[in-house]
Amino acid sequence: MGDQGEKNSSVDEIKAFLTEGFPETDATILKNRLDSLIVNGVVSLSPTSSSSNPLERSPSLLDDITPDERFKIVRSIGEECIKDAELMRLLKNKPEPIAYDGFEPSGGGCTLHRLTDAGCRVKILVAGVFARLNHKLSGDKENIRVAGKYFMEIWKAIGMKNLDKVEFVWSSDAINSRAAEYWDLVLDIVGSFSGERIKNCCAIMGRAENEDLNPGQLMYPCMQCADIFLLEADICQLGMDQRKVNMLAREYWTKIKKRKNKPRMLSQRTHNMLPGLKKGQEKMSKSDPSSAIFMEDNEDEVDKKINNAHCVEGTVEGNPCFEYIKHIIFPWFQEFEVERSEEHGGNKTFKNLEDLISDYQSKKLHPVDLKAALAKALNRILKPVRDHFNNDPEAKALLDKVKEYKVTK
Ligand SMILES: N[C@@H](Cc1ccc(O)cc1)C(=O)O
Repeated sequence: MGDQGEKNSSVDEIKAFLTEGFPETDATILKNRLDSLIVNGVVSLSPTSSSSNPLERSPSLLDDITPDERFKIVRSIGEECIKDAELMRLLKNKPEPIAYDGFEPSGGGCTLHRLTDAGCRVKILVAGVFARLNHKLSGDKENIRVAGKYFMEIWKAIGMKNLDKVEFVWSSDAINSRAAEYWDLVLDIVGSFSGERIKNCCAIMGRAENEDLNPGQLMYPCMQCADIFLLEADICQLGMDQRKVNMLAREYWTKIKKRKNKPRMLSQRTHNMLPGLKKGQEKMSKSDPSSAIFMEDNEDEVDKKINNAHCVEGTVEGNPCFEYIKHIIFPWFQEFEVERSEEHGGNKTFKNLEDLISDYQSKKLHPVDLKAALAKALNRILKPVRDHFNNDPEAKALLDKVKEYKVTK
C-alpha cells in the first residue's frame, strides 16, 4: 500500500520535526508527552456519537438540569476539586461559567463535552508563548505556530460536541488584546511571591525542582497565573500536573482582596502512560511503532497491532488490551461491544469493566473476540481524524507544510 507508506512517513516526519533541535533530555520529555497525547488524546476528547448517558445531555436540556445535576456532571471530570462547595455555588449562581484549559503546542487534552453539557463555556489556550518560554521546538515561533495548528486540527477532527461553546485562544492574541492589563497583572504577581514559591511550580512546565531554571522559566508560572484572570476563568480545568499554579492563583486572588474572578480548580487525572502492546512493555516505545496505536494509524494497522498484542486467555493482569479498554473505550463509549458467533457465546454488550473482566477471567470471553472488539472500537474513534486529514484540503495543507519545513531545514 503505497499510500499508507507515505502517510506513515509523514507522521514520523512530524514527530521528528516537533522534537528536533532539543537537548537530549528535553527531546525525551517532549517525545513522551507527544506520544501520550497521541494515544491519550483519544481517551479524553468527546465522542461524536449520541448516547443515552446522562452525562451527555444536549445543552437545550440545560433548563431542566438542576444545580445538583450540573455539579455532578462537571465534578465527574476532576480527580480533585478545590473546592466542591465553591464549585457548587458557582454552578448555582452563574448560568454560563467559563472553564479554561491550556496546552503548549506539543501536548494537551481535555474532557470538554461534560463542561459544555453542564452549561459552561470553555476556553482552550493554545499556549505558544509558553512553549517559547519553555524552549520547546527550539523556541522557534513559526514552528510552534504550525505545531499548534496541527494539534488544533486533531482536536477538532476527533469530534467535539457543542463547538459553539468552545473557543480556541492563542495566548499571544489573548495577551496582545489586553496587553496593558496583562503585564500589570504579571508584574503584580511577580512581586507577590518568593522565588522559591515560583520555582516550586516548575512541574507545570514539565521540569524537575532541581533543574536550573532560566528567567523565562521563572516568568512562566507568573504568566500562567495571570492567564487565569485575563481569561476570566471560573474553573481551571487542567491536568493534575498544573495544580500548583492554580493554587498560586487562588492565593493571589485572596491577596488582591478578591477583586477578580475566583478560580476554582478542577484537576484531571494526569493521563498515565498506557503500556506497550507487546508482552512486558511497561510503556509504549518510540523505536517500536507496533507497541502503540497512533492517531494517524489506518484501519489495517490498528487491526494488525491489536491482533498482535499480548493477551493471555483468562488473564487480565499485565494485559495491555484491558488498559486500552479501561482508559479509552469505556470513557468514550460507556460500553464495550463484543460481536461473535453463536457458538462462541453470541453478541454481548458490556456496560462496565467489572462484567467484562469477570467473563474474561472465567474464559467465557476468548482473546480473539476481545481483540476484534477492541480494534473495532478504536477504529470507530479514529475514523473522523483519518477522514479529516484525508478530505479537508486545509488540514492536508498543514500536514504538507509541516513536512516541507522538515525538508528545507
Ligand atoms: N503549562 C501548561 C500549558 C499552559 C500554559 C499557560 C496556561 O495559561 C495554561 C496552560 C502545559 O505544560 O501544558
